[in-house]
Amino acid sequence: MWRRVSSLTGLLSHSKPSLLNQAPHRFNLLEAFTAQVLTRAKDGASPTVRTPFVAFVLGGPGSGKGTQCEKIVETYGFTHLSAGDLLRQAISSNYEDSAMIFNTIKEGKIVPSEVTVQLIQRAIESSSNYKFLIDGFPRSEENRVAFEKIIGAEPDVVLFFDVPEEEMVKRVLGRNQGRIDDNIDTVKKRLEVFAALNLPVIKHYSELGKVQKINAVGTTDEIFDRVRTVFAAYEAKFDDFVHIVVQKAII
Ligand SMILES: Nc1ncnc2c1ncn2[C@@H]1O[C@H](COP(=O)(O)OP(=O)(O)O)[C@@H](O)[C@H]1O
Ligand SMILES: O=c1ccn([C@@H]2O[C@H](COP(=O)(O)OP(=O)(O)O)[C@@H](O)[C@H]2O)c(=O)[nH]1
Ligand SMILES: [Mg+2]
Repeated sequence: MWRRVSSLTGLLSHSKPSLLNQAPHRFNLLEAFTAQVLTRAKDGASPTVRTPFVAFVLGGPGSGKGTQCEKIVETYGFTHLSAGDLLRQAISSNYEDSAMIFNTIKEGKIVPSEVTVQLIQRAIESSSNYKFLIDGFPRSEENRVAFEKIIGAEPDVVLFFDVPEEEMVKRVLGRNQGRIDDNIDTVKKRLEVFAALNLPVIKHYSELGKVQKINAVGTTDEIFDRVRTVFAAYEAKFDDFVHIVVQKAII
């Protein structure tokens, strides 16, 4: 569960006014969510708030993250936020850091956290959904810490698509989407970066019991069947509500 939900509960019940003094971006996100998801039952019962559900989707380049995310969206109604897609859109929309992002992707390196987290944050804030797949992020411990600090949330689950390197290389070189990083030299660098910087993130969340490792070799449908099996244990949480206690002011 997102920490910011419990923060939100505190905020609405006026029990933790100091929250207002915390990171302004976190408060902005709370405010955005409150406006969108706070509902009052018709019978006058206490208001409820949707509990946001976040899945990080990790795996090496070409492990099938994007492919499986499309299927998860169709079946479970998640909003898919691919960090790589957000960065590529930023390049093509002449975002202020376009050149830096372009060169970093071309080199197979990782874009500074503040840039990527800001793009993810904006995408979350502009969505009316409360179920998010964050694909290809966090790619490093620095990314992870920045996300948790700025967004004020941890993921509910981390899907890790596990594929041998040779298979990942084959898939990336066959992807044919005209990407600047889908060539053998950059793929080798991306695999090194994945092992050095992304695996520690997976290790961190494994220690918290949040990682679901999925054998991602096989047909797309076979792999999606494995995803379904994993999601069966989480489905009840996808549409969680939290009841908010709003205290009456004492005059
Ligand atoms: N299970 C699979 N078997 C073979 N090829 C796959 C499989 N899943 C995806 N692909 C293909 O491999 C390439 C990389 O998949 P993609 O979903 O873009 O991976 P990622 O987002 O992890 O880089 C794409 O061309 C995709 O069509
Ligand atoms: O959080 C992220 C996600 C992606 N990238 C960059 O974008 C590239 C492509 O990422 P994407 O997730 O699209 O690649 P995939 O793993 O899906 O092939 C990566 O190699 C990185 O250079 C990044 O810097 N930070
Ligand atoms: Mg992808």
